[in-house]
Amino acid sequence: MTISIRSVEKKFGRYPALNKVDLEIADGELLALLGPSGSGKTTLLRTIAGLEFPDEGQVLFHGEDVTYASAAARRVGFVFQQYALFKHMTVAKNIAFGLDVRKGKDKPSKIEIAKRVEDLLKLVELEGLGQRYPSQLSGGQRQRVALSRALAVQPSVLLLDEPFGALDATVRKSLRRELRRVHDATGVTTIFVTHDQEEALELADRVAILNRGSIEQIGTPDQVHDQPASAFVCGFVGEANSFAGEVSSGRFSAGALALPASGVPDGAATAYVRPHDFVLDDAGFEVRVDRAHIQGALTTVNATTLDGRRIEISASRAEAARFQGAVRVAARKAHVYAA
Ligand SMILES: Nc1ncnc2c1ncn2[C@@H]1O[C@H](COP(=O)(O)OP(=O)(O)OP(=O)(O)O)[C@@H](O)[C@H]1O
Repeated sequence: MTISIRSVEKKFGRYPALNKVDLEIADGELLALLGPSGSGKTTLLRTIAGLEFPDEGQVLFHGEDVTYASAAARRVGFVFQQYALFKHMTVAKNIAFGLDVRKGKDKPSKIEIAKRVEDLLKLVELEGLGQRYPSQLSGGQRQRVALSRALAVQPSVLLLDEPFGALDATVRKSLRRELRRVHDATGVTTIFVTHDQEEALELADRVAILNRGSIEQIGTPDQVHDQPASAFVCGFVGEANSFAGEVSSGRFSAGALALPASGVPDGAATAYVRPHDFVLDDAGFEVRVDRAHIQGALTTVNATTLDGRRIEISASRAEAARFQGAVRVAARKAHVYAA
């Protein structure tokens, strides 16, 4: 199912929650809507679902205008952060719910429903747990049931709103991979909301970054991380050291830090340097190493420039051993934006 969002605007009172949003989602794509709290992610997801209707603009499913169609007519599957399972129903009944409530010839036979439930339990690796009640499951297992229930009706599109938000970090990670696997197995167009950049970058084919009701950039995880389209995206996606300084004739400077900044107009500007883009370089500027600590395979080095700016550098363990006392570093890559 392809989805087109065209110039969608939505206000709550006078507050614009969505500002002329345009978005094309390809059939079978897994798209993340990423942004800070209040940026409009949930409103956009609910507009795609048919749970919210725009003031202006259009929503098309496979070229057909569904802007004012109900959620049921759009056949969307929805998974919320809070497990919205029916407590008094078994896992199997929960999963079967959307099929059980169908009427007449649309309703599959009991045998077909049971088969579908079994297949879905297998898909989310919960085989054998169909007769349990939600209270007898862990949080992660409940979200897998919620995912199966959303998939049971063979939705045209699967929408997830912070589906792993209430879970601890380890369970979140494993469920992320699970969602990717389930997506690849079913091929259903999937859109999920998150404010966790690591989650978006790991899981999605493309990431749309929202800020104050507008999409600042949409691209693959590599694109939004390596070629951020704005200062906001650069600061929001991935770690970055920021330096307030000046651009003059295509050169940025902030204290001892000097960088090429072609195309950036003269005047106040901000430069962003990723921690792994600072490297030891005799031609660079001097910093004093304050502290180094291990983070997995990498070491994070905290250092201070001679004019008192604190910077963070990320290096391999072997490289990090050379960060002792006073060293010279240079930025091998930077992003500079007019302030
Ligand atoms: N029903 C509503 N009535 C009034 N204002 C609303 C309503 N729903 C959302 N808003 C406002 O619209 C803006 C966008 O909200 P939205 O929930 O879409 O953001 P979000 O990016 O999903 O945030 P979060 O990550 O905190 O859930 C916010 O300022 C919010 O307060």
